[in-house]
Amino acid sequence: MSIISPTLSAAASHEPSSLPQWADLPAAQQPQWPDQDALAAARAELAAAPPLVFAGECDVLRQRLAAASRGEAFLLQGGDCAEMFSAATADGIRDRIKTILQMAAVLTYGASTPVIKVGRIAGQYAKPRSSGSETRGDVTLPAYRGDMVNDFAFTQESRTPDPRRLVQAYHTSASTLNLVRAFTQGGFADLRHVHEWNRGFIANSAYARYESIASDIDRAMKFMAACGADFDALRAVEFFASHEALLLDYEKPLTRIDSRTGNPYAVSGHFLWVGERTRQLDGAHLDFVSRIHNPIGMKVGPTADPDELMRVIDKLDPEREPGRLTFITRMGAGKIHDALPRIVERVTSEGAKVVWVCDPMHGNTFESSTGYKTREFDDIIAEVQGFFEVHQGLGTIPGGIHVELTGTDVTECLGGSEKILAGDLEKRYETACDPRLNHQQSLELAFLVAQMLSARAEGLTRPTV
Ligand SMILES: O=C[C@H](O)[C@H](O)COP(=O)(O)O
Ligand SMILES: C=C(OP(=O)(O)O)C(=O)O
Ligand SMILES: [Mn+2]
Repeated sequence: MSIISPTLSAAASHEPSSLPQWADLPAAQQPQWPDQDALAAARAELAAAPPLVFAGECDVLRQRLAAASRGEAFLLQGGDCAEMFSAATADGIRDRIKTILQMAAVLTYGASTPVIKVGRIAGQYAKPRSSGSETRGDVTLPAYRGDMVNDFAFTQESRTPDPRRLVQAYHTSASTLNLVRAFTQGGFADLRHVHEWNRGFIANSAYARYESIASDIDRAMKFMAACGADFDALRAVEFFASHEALLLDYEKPLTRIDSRTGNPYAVSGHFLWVGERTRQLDGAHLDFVSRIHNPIGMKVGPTADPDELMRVIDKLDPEREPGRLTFITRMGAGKIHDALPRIVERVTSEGAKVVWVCDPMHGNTFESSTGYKTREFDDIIAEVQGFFEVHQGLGTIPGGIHVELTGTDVTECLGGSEKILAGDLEKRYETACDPRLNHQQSLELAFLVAQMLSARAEGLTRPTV
C-alpha cells in the first residue's frame, strides 16, 4: 500500500461524539498555560483540523514493526531532540531526510532486511524537562518546553507558555510532512543517489575504514543491475513520522475515529511514544496511548521494574499484538549489561511480543568541561554494542535504533572520526534541548551498526574495524 495515496475508505473521520471519554488522570510535564480561553480556542481549532496522517498508514507501520519484532526488518528512528519552527525550511528538512536515507541504505546492507524509516519529525515540538525553571545569573524563568509551548529566547515574554503555539505546531508539522512525502516519493530517495552520497562521505580519508562496506554495496548494486533489477522501482521509499506523545492538549484534539474500523487513532503522527518521565502506570499518558490504535512506544530507563513493565504491557498491548508496542531502552553504556537482561528476560518469558529498540542517547548525557550538555560518540556506540550483545546472549531480537541527529555539521556530541573536542562544542552548538549527532557522526554510527548487524548474522557481535 502506498503511504501517500490512502483511499477514502481508509481516511479517518472527525466524529467527536464517538471519541474516547478521556479519564481525568494526573499528567506529568504539562505546561501551566496562563490563558485558558486561548487554550480552549487552540484545542477547538485542532479538533476541527484535517488529520496529518491516515489510520491506514499507521496500520502499515504496525505491520512493518511486527516484522522487526521477528528479526525480518530493522527500525531506524531518528531526528531532533526538539524540532524548532525556524528549522522547518526546505534545506533543514532535506538535510535531515537525506541523512536518514543514507543511514538506512547502509543499515539495509548490514541487516540484509528492510529498514523501517521513521523520523522524529513533524511533531517533535514538546519537551519534558528535569526542572520547571531555568536560572541565568539572578534571573529565573520558566524552562523551555519546546516550540509547541514557548520560545527558546531567555525573556519572560518568550518563556511564557502560549497556546497559539499548539496550532502553529500543527501547521508546521503539516508543511514539514508535505515536503517529507514529496522527498520520499518524488525521486529524491532514489537508491542510486543515496549510494552516491555515501560514496562522497567515504571519499573523506577520515572514513576510509568504511570503504570496504561501501565497495560491497557497490558490487551488490552492480550485481542487482546485471540481474535486471528495476532501480526505477526503488525511487520511492516508505517514511513515517513520530514524536513523543507529551502534550495532551495537542494529542487529544488530534485524535480521530477511523471510519473503516470505528477505532480511535492519533492523527498527529504515525508512531507516538511515551517518555521516561511520563510513563506512570496510572498517569494520563499511558491512558492516552492505551486508547489509540497507532503503533506506540515507551522509553524504558535503567530504573524500570520488570513487574511494572508487565502491567504496562497488559494495559497497552493486552492482545500481545506484534508491532503494537515498542520498548525503546535507554540505559546508558555503563548500565546496559546489568539493567537490560532482567527486563528482556521477564517480558519474553511472559510471552509479550514487544519490539526492542535501543536509544543510545539519553542514558549517556553529561556536561562537558566547557559547560555544554553533550554525549560521547564512543559511549553511544558502546550502548548499541551492549544492546546487541544482551540480545545475542538471550536469543532475543534487537529490533532497531532510536537516535537524536541532524543533517548538518553541528558540534554537539563529542568524538567520532573527526574528533570533536570539548573546546569545539561552542562552534556550532545549535540544539534547543539535547545534543544531536551531526551528519557525519550519524553516518559513521550507521556504518558501525551495519557491521554489528552483519557480524550478528555471522554469529559474532564485535565490529571488525
Ligand atoms: O530530551 C530529553 C529531555 O527532555 C531532556 O534530556 C531533558 O533535559 P534537561 O535535563 O536539560 O531538562
Ligand atoms: C525526552 C526524551 O527521552 P527520555 O524520555 O528517554 O528521557 C527524548 O527522547 O528526547
Ligand atoms: Mn532528547
